[in-house]
Amino acid sequence: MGFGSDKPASAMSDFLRNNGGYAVIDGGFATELERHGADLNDPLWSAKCLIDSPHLVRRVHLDYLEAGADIIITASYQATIQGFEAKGFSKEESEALLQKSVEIAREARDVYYEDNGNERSLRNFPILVAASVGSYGAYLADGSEYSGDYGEKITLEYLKKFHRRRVQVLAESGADLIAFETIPNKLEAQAYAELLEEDDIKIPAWFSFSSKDGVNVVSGDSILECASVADSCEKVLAVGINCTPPRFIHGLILSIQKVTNKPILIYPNSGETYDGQTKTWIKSTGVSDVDFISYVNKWHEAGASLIGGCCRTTPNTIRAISNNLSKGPDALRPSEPVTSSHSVKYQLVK
Ligand SMILES: C[S+](C)CC[C@H](N)C(=O)O
Ligand SMILES: N[C@@H](CCS)C(=O)O
Ligand SMILES: [Zn+2]
Repeated sequence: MGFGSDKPASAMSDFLRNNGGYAVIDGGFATELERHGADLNDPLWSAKCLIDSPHLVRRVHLDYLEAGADIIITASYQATIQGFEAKGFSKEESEALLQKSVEIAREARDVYYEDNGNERSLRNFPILVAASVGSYGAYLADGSEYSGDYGEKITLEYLKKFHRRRVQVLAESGADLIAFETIPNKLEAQAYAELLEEDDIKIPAWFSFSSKDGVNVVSGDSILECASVADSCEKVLAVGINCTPPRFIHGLILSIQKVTNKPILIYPNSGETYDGQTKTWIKSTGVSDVDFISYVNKWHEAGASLIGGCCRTTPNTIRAISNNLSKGPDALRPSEPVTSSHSVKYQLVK
């Protein structure tokens, strides 16, 4: 039985309870592909690797699993049927590429399970594969997901039509949930919520917004209103923030808690700034892994139960998050991330 198929509404809370009260999300995926040498200067950004370097996609998933991730996010952030068609692929080929993003993540999970004696798959806390859906702004490939300014022509219906088939294909691809990521405005959150309900999408979802001031989402829409959209949608099992500088996260967790009891997820970026024109990162404002990790237990104490990293974080960041959380007050988890060379010792860390 798949994740959420038994008791959909409480699936994430149950998963977290079985998991020691928290789960580790993976880190920056596209930027990790870049560290391995991928050239992402392309309208498809990381989705380009689904076409020309699937082995690298699999490698990065495995690196994050070995670092301690409980949830891995597919390489479909900027994979859209419209984007693939613009490259000359047919509709069928484009849909197959979306499915491939999930297949590669599932394969990496299988390899990881095998290498680790199937400990995880036999327990109540399997690793989850989250199918990424980036925003319409991501498809525009100019960094628009950091402004959320789509102009007046882009209506609710336009956004629903834009995302519909992609969401349907990903929902039928064997993923455990859909990760709507880096959502820049309320309109797009409403479009996702209506799509999930109207199309009776069979797997659950999370909604994750981005912010550049710690008060509103990047478009200027209120985080309270955006999180309320997520709260009202039964298919949404967790809500939170990603690709946002670490210094803003604590206040955003407190805001989101005012409007929802759903589990809160956070996976901040390194704090560096993205230049959408040159597709490069401006380094100076980044925080070190040490700084990032010093916040992790505070975020957990403030109420975030799903914690990972976004752009420019690495497997080292995720390993440190996993180690820090496993030392928390009530965590029934391995004190070191599982690797093929370690036997797993579950212990209550007090
Ligand atoms: C989250 S941003 C760094 C993703 C890349 C952007 N959509 C672009 O194509 O430039
Ligand atoms: N899951 C995506 C998010 C980009 S903001 C990635 O890590 O590439
Ligand atoms: Zn990001």
